[in-house]
Amino acid sequence: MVLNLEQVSLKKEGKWILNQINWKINKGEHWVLLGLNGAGKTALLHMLCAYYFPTSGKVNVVGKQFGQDILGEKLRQQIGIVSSTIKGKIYGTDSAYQVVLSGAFASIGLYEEPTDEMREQAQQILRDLDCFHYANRSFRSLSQGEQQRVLIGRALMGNPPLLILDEPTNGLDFIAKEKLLESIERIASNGGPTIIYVTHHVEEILPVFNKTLLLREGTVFAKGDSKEIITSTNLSDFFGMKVEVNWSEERPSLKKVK
Ligand SMILES: Nc1ncnc2c1ncn2[C@@H]1O[C@H](COP(=O)(O)OP(=O)(O)OP(=O)(O)O)[C@@H](O)[C@H]1O
Repeated sequence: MVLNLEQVSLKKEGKWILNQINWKINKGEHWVLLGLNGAGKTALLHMLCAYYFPTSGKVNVVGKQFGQDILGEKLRQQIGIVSSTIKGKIYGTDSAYQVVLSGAFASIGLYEEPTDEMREQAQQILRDLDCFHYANRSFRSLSQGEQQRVLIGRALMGNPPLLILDEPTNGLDFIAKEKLLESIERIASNGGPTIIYVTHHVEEILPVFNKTLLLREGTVFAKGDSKEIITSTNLSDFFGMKVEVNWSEERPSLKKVK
């Protein structure tokens, strides 16, 4: 099991942000975590990375039970994460190659001498993600789409069993977005890590994301097979607005109806 949350609740400043969350992720599954602004997605991710501890309930991530096994740094080395918070911390003067390499230490910047093996892996990842031709350019000189690829590369160093992509297509134009989604699909279908893909865009649910969890106001509204969850009836209830879902070529699209 990659993840197991049992009756997990989280209270912050007197307010329940997450409520009685049950969520199991098995190896080989790829999940979309879908929720509107303020649903609790970020809080949930913070918890998976052991930045937050549950007020009640049990959290087990990549075989580590919170409160029992070693936590924090050690756990985070086993989770690849791409988020705007991490992006904001990267040193803009570091090259794409250095940023990817730093993932081996789960650090921002390189403070330790990478092994030859790490260097080889970083180069291979850069090739796989079509980033090799800008490997020596500074991170800050890259386009948004290129930066996201480099961050995914960084997250893949060390072969983590779990990869969390938190709204990775933010700020990307249509083409850059679709190309990034193609790469993500490749990572997911080539026996890569289990992926949790966080978004508020239904259109980004790729065929490889066979499972979806709908999070609303800190609670699980629905979860299960994406095809069964992403329906007009379910999403109309979920959004509190009448919408129509159309599945075409294994991908859903959404529109508001009267
Ligand atoms: N440390 C905190 N203290 C108090 N309230 C918090 C804290 N962190 C989050 N919240 C509140 O919990 C709710 C969920 O926030 P969260 O950032 O997890 O939502 P989200 O689903 O990630 O939203 P978005 O899509 O806008 O990023 C919000 O109402 C937020 O204001």
